[in-house]
Formats: sequence, C-alpha cells, structure tokens
Amino acid sequence: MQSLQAKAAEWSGVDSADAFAIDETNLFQKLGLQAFINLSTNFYTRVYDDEQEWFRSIFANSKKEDAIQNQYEFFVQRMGGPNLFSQRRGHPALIARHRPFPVTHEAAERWLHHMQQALDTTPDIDAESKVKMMNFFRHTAFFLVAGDELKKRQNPAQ
Ligand code: HEM
Repeated sequence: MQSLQAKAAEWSGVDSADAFAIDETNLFQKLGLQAFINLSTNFYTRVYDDEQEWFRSIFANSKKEDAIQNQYEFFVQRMGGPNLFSQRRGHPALIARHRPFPVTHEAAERWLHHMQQALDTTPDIDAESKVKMMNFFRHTAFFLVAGDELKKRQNPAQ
C-alpha cells in the first residue's frame, strides 16, 4: 500500500523536500510570535465567516479563540519555536485529532484557500517564508486527507 506521505505528495503536488523546507530556516526566529498569532487569527476569521456553510459547519463545535490558539501554538512549535502546543495539548497526532472531521479533498482545498488568503494579508510574513509555509500546509492538508480515507476504509460506516 502507498504510504500516507506518498499520497500526500501525489495529491498535493508538493514533494516532501519542498514540504519540509520549513526545517531549513528557523521561521519562528525569523518572524516572531506575533506573526503566527496574526496569521491564525486572520485564517480563522475567514473560516468562521465562510459563506460556504458546509465548510464553516465543520468548525461549529470549537470556539474561535480556542481554534486560533491551538493552531498558532502548533505552527510555532513546528516551525522552530517553543513547544507551546505539546505543553498544553500533548502530542500533535494530527491525523488522530482530525478523526472526527470530514477531511475530504474539497475540505482541504477550502482550508488552503483561506490559508493562502490569510498569508497574503498578513504583512509581517515575507514572500519566501510564505512559499515555504504554504508548501508545508498543502502537503499536510493532503496527508490528513489520506488519513481520512484510511479511516473510511477501516470503518466504512463512518
Ligand atoms: C485539510 C483540511 C482541514 C480541516 C477540514 C481541518 C479541520 C479542523 C478542525 C475542525 C479543527 C478543530 C478546531 C479546534 O478546536 O482547534 C482542527 C484543529 C486543528 N488543525 Fe486542522 N483541519 C485541516 C487542515 C489542517 C492542516 C493542514 C493543519 C496543519 C498544517 C491543521 C492543524 C490543526 C491543529 C494543530 C489543530 C488543533 C488540534 C487540537 O488542539 O486538538 N489542520 N482542524
């Protein structure tokens, strides 16, 4: 069976080397905490205001403020900063944490649409960092889609 990483690369069009170029520079040191807070606030403001109800409703059981904090703490930790996410929430285990949600190809594209817009309107993130972050986000989004498809194969009733 094809690995989840291989599926993520195929579906996202982003190979692993480009996805993990975020590990070549310390983006947390480069951008600072406030840039990550601004990005996640910008992103979730778009998600919670989405005119497409099917996507907005995926987030209905989470408070916007909590979702923002969960996200930027994960990004900070993954991009070279302190382990804020794990200190508060434990291991990231992203596939397991997304298990309750319908992470389809369509949902991944909508998530990435909002993230691209959020990156484009967060002035404290430079162009090169934006490209690196987007490659990581795109690859990870389709990694989660691959995890979701595995879940459906194992539990066809869900
Ligand atoms: C592919 C489409 C995606 C969908 C539909 C989706 C959906 C969700 C939802 C509904 C939540 C719960 C909000 C909360 O309470 O924090 C969540 C949490 C989270 N998502 Fe996603 N997500 C997607 C992609 C991603 C990607 C690409 C990443 C990372 C690059 C990511 C990282 C996270 C993190 C770190 C959390 C917080 C988990 C926790 O603290 O329990 N998600 N996501």
